[in-house]
Order: sequence, then C-alpha cells, then structure tokens
Amino acid sequence: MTFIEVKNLWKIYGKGEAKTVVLKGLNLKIDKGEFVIITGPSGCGKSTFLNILGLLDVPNKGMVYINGKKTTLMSENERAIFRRKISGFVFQQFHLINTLTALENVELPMMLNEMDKSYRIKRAKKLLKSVGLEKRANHYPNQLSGGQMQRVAIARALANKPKIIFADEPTGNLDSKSGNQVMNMLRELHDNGITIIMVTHELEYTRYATKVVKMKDGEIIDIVEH
Ligand SMILES: Nc1ncnc2c1ncn2[C@@H]1O[C@H](COP(=O)(O)OP(=O)(O)OP(=O)(O)O)[C@@H](O)[C@H]1O
Repeated sequence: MTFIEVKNLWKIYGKGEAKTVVLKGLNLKIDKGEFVIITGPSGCGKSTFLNILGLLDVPNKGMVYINGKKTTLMSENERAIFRRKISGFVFQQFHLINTLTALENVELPMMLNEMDKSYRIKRAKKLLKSVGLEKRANHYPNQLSGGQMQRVAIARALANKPKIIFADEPTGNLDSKSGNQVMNMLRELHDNGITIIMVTHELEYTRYATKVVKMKDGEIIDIVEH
C-alpha cells in the first residue's frame, strides 16, 4: 500500500542571479514497510528531498501525498501530528540536547505528546535498553561517544512508536563499527514493519534497502528495487 508519494516535486532557493534549482520535478512512490535509501553525490538535493518527504520543508511546486491525501490539504496541526507521532527523525549530527541526560532526551518527544511521567521514564528506559545503553541513562551527550549518541537519537526517534523513520546520513559521523550497529538497528526496525527512508552516500549500505533511489543534480536518475 502506498504510504508516501511525490509528484513533480520542485524546490528552488533564491531569485534571479542567486536562484538555485535544487529539486527538478521528482516523482517517487514509497510503500508501507519499505526501506528506501536515497543516494547520490554531495549537493544533489538528498537532504532537501528527505526534509520535504518528512514534512519538515515544503516544495515550491508539485505535491506530497501521505496515505493518498494531499499534504497541502492537511492542517498545520495534522502536519505536526505526522512529524511528532507518525514519524521519527535521525540526523547526522545527532541533535541531542546537551543539557539533558540520555534518558531525558528520549523522554522529550513523549513530553511533547503529553504522556505522563511514569510512562515516559519506563518507556525511555526500555528504549535505552533496546539500544544497549541502559547503563548510560544518566549520562549527558558530552559523556557519550558518537555511536552512543546516535543510539540515544534512535531511541528518541522511537519514543512515540513511529510508523516511519527519516534518517539523514545517520552513519555520517560514525566509525564503521558504530555505523554498522546503527544500520543493524534500522534493519531490525524495518523487520518489525517500520518504514525507513534514509539518505546516505555510503553505497555499501544499499544492501539493506528494498529500494535505492539514485539522485544527481536534483533529479532521480535511477530507482532500483531489491
Ligand atoms: N536554505 C537554502 N538556501 C539556499 N540553498 C540551499 C539551501 N539549502 C540547501 N541549499 C542548496 O541545495 C543544494 C542541495 O542541498 P542538500 O543538502 O539537499 O544536498 P545533499 O545531497 O543532501 O548534500 P550532502 O550530501 O552534501 O548533504 C545545495 O547546493 C545547497 O547548497
């Protein structure tokens, strides 16, 4: 069943001399349960595309459909619910909050969804355990390695039981061992039915994907189904 579809998607920054056409009429269909990897050279528009798919950004032209519904017909509240409850986000730079412990970082999305404290703590502990970090619950990000920070970020992305994970170069700042750990976690989530859309330029990870979308200069130049 189609989960997300984009038709004729354009993204343009600036005007006149400063105009940059970043996405040039993209078309893509993503089914529920897929593991999509978007790849291509630096600057080809991968992150921009991912941000639009995750409703973090809007196109200048074209349409994003979620479950067949035009996202332009969704209210701001519906879009926020998609970001906050249906989706989980993982970024290259982790984006943890430095003044919060690992446990509190994982609790945060549940706070935004107004879950009560005892539930939050129980679930955050369970999630940290699932990423092998139960002993690091009270550590702050600066007391963790890059790989550990990314595992906290994955636990945080899972806090509200998302149906889809958007991951932008999640292994980009990690050594290969930590990178493989992160990929194995994403694979396990995919095995459990979560849809994954991931941007990477590391071609070795395309073996995890059900669909590889190759981009170049703002266009999709190839789609390979595995
Ligand atoms: N806010 C912005 N204003 C102007 N140009 C932008 C903006 N955001 C991105 N761009 C430009 O859009 C192009 C695509 O950027 P994007 O980050 O999507 O590429 P990418 O493929 O993810 O690159 P990388 O692999 O290096 O992260 C780049 O040329 C970038 O400079």
